[in-house]
Amino acid sequence: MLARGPGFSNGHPPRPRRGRPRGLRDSYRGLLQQQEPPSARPCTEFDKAYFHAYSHIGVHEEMIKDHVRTGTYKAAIMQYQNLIEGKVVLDVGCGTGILAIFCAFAGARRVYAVDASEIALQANEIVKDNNLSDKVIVMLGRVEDVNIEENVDVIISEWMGYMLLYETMLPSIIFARDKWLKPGGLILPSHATLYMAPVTHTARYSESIDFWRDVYGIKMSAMLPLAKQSAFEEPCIETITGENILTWPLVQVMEVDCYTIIVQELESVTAKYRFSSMLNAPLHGFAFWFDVEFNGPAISPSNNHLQFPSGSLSSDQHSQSSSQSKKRVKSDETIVLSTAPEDAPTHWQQTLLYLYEPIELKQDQIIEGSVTLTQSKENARFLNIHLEYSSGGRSFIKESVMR
Ligand SMILES: C[S@@+](CC[C@H](N)C(=O)[O-])C[C@H]1O[C@@H](n2cnc3c(N)ncnc32)[C@H](O)[C@@H]1O
Repeated sequence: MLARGPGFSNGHPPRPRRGRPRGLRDSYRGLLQQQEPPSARPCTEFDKAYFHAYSHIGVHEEMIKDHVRTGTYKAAIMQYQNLIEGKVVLDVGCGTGILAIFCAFAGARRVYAVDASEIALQANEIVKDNNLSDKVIVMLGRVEDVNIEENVDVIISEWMGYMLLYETMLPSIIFARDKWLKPGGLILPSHATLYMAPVTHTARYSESIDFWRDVYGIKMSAMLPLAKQSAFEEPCIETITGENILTWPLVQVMEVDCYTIIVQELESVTAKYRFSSMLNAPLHGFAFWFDVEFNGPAISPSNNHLQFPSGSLSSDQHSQSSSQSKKRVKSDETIVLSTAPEDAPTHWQQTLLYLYEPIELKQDQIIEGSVTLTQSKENARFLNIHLEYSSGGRSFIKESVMR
């Protein structure tokens, strides 16, 4: 079970459909024309608790020991060594400093390693112990609040939470991009996709629910409502396999282009889905997972010039960049960090939303509905999940909060 730190009720720190709604793009144009500096959300008591959770060793140990995660970042840094060597890098949320140090090893001239958690104190010691103090500058503070004296060529960050958006760290990367990234700069990772699939998982359901039907020969079905609530009210972080998936292809709930995304796009994300079951099997819930890609800034095919990240574009350039990012084709060289059930396991595992009552599906039966993810008003680090699903003429809604 993943524990990225204490301080939250489940013991973990709180870790648009394709294309951008027209209204948002228009309002962003307005922002670009005004050339206003990005504004930061105030630091709340919840944020302080969140940063405090990251001062504990356990969460960093778990992340660093996740070789899929850490090894993929290291490989991506080496792949882009030509864009890092001699350049200035900003590591947003440096933790122990591991990614900042990889960048220094790759030849960065200077790395600003920023973290609002007191883990930055250890990062500073680690930098000294590795004789990198002349290159890596550790800063204790929110990236929204620290003062970096120069613009940067590269932003690197490990910001992904469960279900991609949990923890709400991506707005801090957007802030840093708009404030400090030079035109044509590199963002690692550059793209992310959140996926969704219907799952069948009889063993898991039985373990939590059917157990109560016969306990040492005693009928305890009266416990069932409590058992369902306790087991399935909140999203579960678990590992499933490809065999649990009821249908392929998957639905892409959301695609993120870190070069162009704006904060407003993250406030509420809705995706509609329509699956056809491949099997006769009970539908127990839905699984979510993500992957991130490490792509360089897009090359414009017309003039072979680097395209600028959104924070530094004129409105025309920006719309050109957005449409091209939609046509992005994954090359064989693209490094991908995947948290999919069929890939090597990571500490993110998969996020499962179980239904209180399974639905018996026949092969080819349609399951359709929508999922909406919104930042919680109670605590911006939490994620509200509104799930609608219909099958066989019956419709349901499930509301849950990832705390
Ligand atoms: C998932 S950890 C990654 C740590 C490290 N980069 C690594 O890969 O091992 C995210 C870190 O970002 C920090 N963080 C989150 N939001 C931040 C912000 N706005 N400003 C500074 N640090 C932040 C957290 O305190 C935490 O240490």
